[in-house]
Amino acid sequence: MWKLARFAAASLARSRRFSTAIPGPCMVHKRGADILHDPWFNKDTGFPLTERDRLGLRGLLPPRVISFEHQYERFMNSYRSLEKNTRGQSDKFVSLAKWRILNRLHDRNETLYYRVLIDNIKEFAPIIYTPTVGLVCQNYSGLYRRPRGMYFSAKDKGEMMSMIYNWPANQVDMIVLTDGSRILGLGDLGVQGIGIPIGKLDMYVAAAGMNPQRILPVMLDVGTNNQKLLEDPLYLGVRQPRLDGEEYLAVVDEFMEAVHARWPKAIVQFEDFQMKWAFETLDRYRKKFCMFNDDIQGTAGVALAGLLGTVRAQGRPLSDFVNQKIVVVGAGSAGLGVLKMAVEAVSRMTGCSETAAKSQFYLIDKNGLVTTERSNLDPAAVPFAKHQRDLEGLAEGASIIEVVKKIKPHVLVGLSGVGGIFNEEVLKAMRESVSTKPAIFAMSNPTMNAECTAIDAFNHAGENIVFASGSPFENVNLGNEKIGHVNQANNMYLFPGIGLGSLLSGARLITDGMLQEAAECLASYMTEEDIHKGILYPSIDCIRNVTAEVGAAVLRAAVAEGVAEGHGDVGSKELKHMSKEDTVGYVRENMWFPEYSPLVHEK
Ligand SMILES: NC(=O)C1=CN([C@@H]2O[C@H](COP(=O)(O)OP(=O)(O)OC[C@H]3O[C@@H](n4cnc5c(N)ncnc54)[C@H](O)[C@@H]3O)[C@@H](O)[C@H]2O)C=CC1
Ligand SMILES: CC(=O)C(=O)O
Ligand SMILES: [Mg+2]
Repeated sequence: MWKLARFAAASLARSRRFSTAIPGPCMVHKRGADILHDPWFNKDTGFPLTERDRLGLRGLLPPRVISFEHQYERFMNSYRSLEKNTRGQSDKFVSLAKWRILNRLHDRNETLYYRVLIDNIKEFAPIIYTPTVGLVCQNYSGLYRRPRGMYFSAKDKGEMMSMIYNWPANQVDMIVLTDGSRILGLGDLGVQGIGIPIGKLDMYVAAAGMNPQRILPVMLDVGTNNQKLLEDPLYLGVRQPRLDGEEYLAVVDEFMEAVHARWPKAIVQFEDFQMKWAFETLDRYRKKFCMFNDDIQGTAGVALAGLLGTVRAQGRPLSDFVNQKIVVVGAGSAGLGVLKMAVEAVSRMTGCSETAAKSQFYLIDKNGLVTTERSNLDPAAVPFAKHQRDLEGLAEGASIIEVVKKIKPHVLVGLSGVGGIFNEEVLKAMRESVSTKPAIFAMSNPTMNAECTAIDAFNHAGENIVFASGSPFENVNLGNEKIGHVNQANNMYLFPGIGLGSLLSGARLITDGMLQEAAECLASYMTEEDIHKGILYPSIDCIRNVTAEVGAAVLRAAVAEGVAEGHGDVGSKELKHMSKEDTVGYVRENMWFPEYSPLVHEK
């Protein structure tokens, strides 16, 4: 039975940076040097002498025992020295050097790695996640030293059911899966895309307290259409063009069946699949497995929370969302996911049909404004194509600048993957917006693919805008002690809570209702005071709190929708009887926190 008192005590201990409470023991099936080479159990010089005796480590380490606090300090000192020593070098060089030092710690001592990550999440997220993770993926074959996660390739057809048992952990809760076909805005990076599931799962541990022993990054290597990679002698993936059609689906089907056979309750997050497979696989598996597509569904929730925030920032009631004119640039998995969720929200608010709710939205892709005149339109974009009668004089294929000048939108959202397309002319045109506080969301990643920079947005579109980007930018100094706030509109605010809430509810499936509750929870997180300053999302420093709230909202929605089957000792009936506060407490209590546990050897 879940106990509030236990949670309160645990959270109090955690609020102190280094708790004195002794964590429960951890069973280990290894001895001696094998433990030192296993980053999960390794404590480096931190093994107490009694443990060194018990585990056959005596003599394998320098004699002095160093405390966790000192190990932590030592790492941070090395990190600060690296910062000092690389001053003046190119951004790329510095970012990769920082990633390397963190990655080496990750490979050596996971407890210390996750502790420094959690404590310094604002500083380290841009290294283990966007933007540096993009650079890492681009250079992955050269950077590769040790394997992490699992690789299933086109050549493993028929073998996956047995391969899945090669993974050493008995239990897996969370899998992030990619086929490397659309890595951030960087295109097809083949097997090198594995950096994304690794980075996303690091965020799961840091933000959601997922147990790192129970996570699994997976690469489905079905080939690549990136000619440069195919010709690169260092390239580590299968050197063949991507599988397509039924052949492709057969590989994904086999993988999903294998996962389900070994870990029936594992949640699978699909990440950075090219659009056609993103939609197809979501449709194919969402009624059968506990899975979601982060780029379609996670992004949509974060964007919707931001869009609702911009209504509040204008000093208008939320119900005014139904009158906001919104232009979305990018008709891919992310842009269409955002439109779908936003249209559903308008339809819910007004009680009108989704067809009527679409009138305020405009969709632009690489061929310009998307209208019903377009031939060969992707089926997923068809519902958002503008009818002739609603075009207000705009033509099929109208450019971004033509649309912005004509529509004068409240919000301009970029999910195109094209750096700089919100150019000076487009940003200046946003000054004519019908909104008192126009919003510009340059959501594409990594930084060089953002539709505009924060500085350009404030310089050209005016100081009263609300600005958000997918990768972090510094706040902008507007002079006269005024600050242009930069928000990070990134699905990292939701996917950890979606995963954790689904896990702790024991959800069979991830429903639209669960995703909607996640978005609404994030939308209501900010105070009016912050929102009026243009701050739409919480600081990443409090990401664990955000995730606890979002996770609880997802859990409660899973219960309400009848898909919660319970988790561990907590059955669905107990979940049902938890109050809102109890649910948040239950979620918090189940967040893993890195500290050294006494190791007990078991044969
Ligand atoms: N901030 C966040 O949380 C997230 C950001 N993204 C970013 O969104 C971007 C797009 O992702 P997906 O939709 O999955 O990609 P996608 O490849 O499925 O779609 C890209 C879309 O942009 C359009 N496009 C390309 N060039 C254009 C141009 N010059 N003008 C207008 N439209 C153009 C394409 O026609 C296509 O519709 C990526 O950079 C990705 O990193 C994706 C998910 C989450
Ligand atoms: C953030 C993310 O999921 C993307 O850029 O694809
Ligand atoms: Mg993604």
